[in-house]
Amino acid sequence: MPTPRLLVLFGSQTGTAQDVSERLGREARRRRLGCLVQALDSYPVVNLINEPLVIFVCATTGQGDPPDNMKNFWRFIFRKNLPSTSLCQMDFAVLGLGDSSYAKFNFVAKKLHRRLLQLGGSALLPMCLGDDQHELGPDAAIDPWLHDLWKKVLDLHPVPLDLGIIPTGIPLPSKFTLQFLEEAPVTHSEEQHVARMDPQDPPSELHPFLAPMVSNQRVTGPLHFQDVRLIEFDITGSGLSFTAGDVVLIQPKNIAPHVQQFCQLLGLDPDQCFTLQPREPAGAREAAGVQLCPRPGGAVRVLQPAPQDSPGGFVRLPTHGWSHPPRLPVGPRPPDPATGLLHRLLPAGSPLEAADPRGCGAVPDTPQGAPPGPLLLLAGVPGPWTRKLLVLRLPPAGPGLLLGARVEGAGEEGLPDPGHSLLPGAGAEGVRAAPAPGTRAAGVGAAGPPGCLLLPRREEGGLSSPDAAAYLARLQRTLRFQTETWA
Ligand SMILES: Cc1cc2nc3c(=O)[nH]c(=O)nc-3n(C[C@H](O)[C@H](O)[C@H](O)COP(=O)(O)O)c2cc1C
Repeated sequence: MPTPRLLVLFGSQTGTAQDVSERLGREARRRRLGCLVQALDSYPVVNLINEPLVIFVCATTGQGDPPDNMKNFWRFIFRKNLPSTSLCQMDFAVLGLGDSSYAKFNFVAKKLHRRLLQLGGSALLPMCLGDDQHELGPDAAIDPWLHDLWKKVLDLHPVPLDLGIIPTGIPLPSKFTLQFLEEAPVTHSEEQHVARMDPQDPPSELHPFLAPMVSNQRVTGPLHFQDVRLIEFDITGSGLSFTAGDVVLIQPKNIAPHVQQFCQLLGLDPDQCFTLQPREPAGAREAAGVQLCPRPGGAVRVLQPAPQDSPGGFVRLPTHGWSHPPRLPVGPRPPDPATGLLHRLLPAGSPLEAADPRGCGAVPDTPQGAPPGPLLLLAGVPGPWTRKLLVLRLPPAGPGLLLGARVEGAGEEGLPDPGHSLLPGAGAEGVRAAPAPGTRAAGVGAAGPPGCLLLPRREEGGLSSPDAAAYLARLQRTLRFQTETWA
């Protein structure tokens, strides 16, 4: 067993930090270092005090927020009562992933680096700040940093001379052991398995609900390059319920012709059973659910809709079509009928999405947690749903402000006026509505990532830059400014 153990802990919202961490794991194995790669919240944080060598790979999400899979760790590590010597045995390095067009560039990595130093950890090298904005992407910073990192690590923990580094091009030892079984183990078919379920049990990963597909419809225009689909499943009798913002986990399965082709290519017998065991505990997640043979039937396995998005596996529920509760619609927001394009800035399930006039027609009172009152809307491409929200949500005389990257024509279709102002973001030529007199407009920023979308500007609000930044921070603190965006 190689020594010492290098621990790579990641916080990742959309998978990039996880990919980088897995790359670190592979590179460590080439250097004969034992390595464990884990999400920060899956690691028992109290054990950190015994770790000699830890690389933290952390993305920043939201407006300078930690990704969901490191939120518990984040709360723990910033506890005030942690002694300043807690991590004095630890050598560490922090690799951040971020985007310099956001106001809080790589905020999580920077804050974590400072905190680890406060707790007595020794930094092996300055932190790495990966930047999406670099023309070569985050790798421009990561590649040279990794080069320095391995040098430092190997100076501290040299590879035994007789072993040497495994050169690139030579495959690494497999992470799994594969064993063919003489006889097929006794298992229940999927249908029998589901039939044995207590009908009171909510669907789960072990007891999924088999939902027949009732429609599969292309929602992008016929000439559009993306084939985006709205798929409906019949969930009658499942006991499932869902609401705006929920996501659903669907277990897809291989289709028979693909399985046959795969078996032919690899010379496998599709009826032969085998076990696949991870060699190291970290591989356990990847081993789960390996299954070669297709199963009969046209149903998908639908699990309980989950309240949180998580990398991989989950699909957001669109909000349109909710007038038919036993049907579970899975897909994107409806595309703009004129262009066939999907609106990308605001995700399905956002409060604005619920305002889709073709949907159930109900509009949430306010964005999540916000007190009632004036509302500021940001929309990359305002569409009918945004307009509907404006019409239904805004008080007749209250100030409201819609900012968008492209808002030409957004003043049409009966927006309540006066008192509701439409202001352009960058690229919004030809905007028709001007701010109504007396509207307290925060100002307009450049269109782009949400952080820079709404930095109140001197030109619009008469504020100095620090005052404008403080104004925005105050809006966020009091939940008066919330964003839900897709990159
Ligand atoms: C919704 C959203 C919010 C983001 N917020 C920030 C931010 O505040 N600061 C920053 O430096 N990068 C921000 N980013 C950029 C991400 O940190 C960057 O794309 C990173 O590579 C994502 O890593 P992940 O896939 O592991 O989550 C944001 C990205 C998205 C999609």
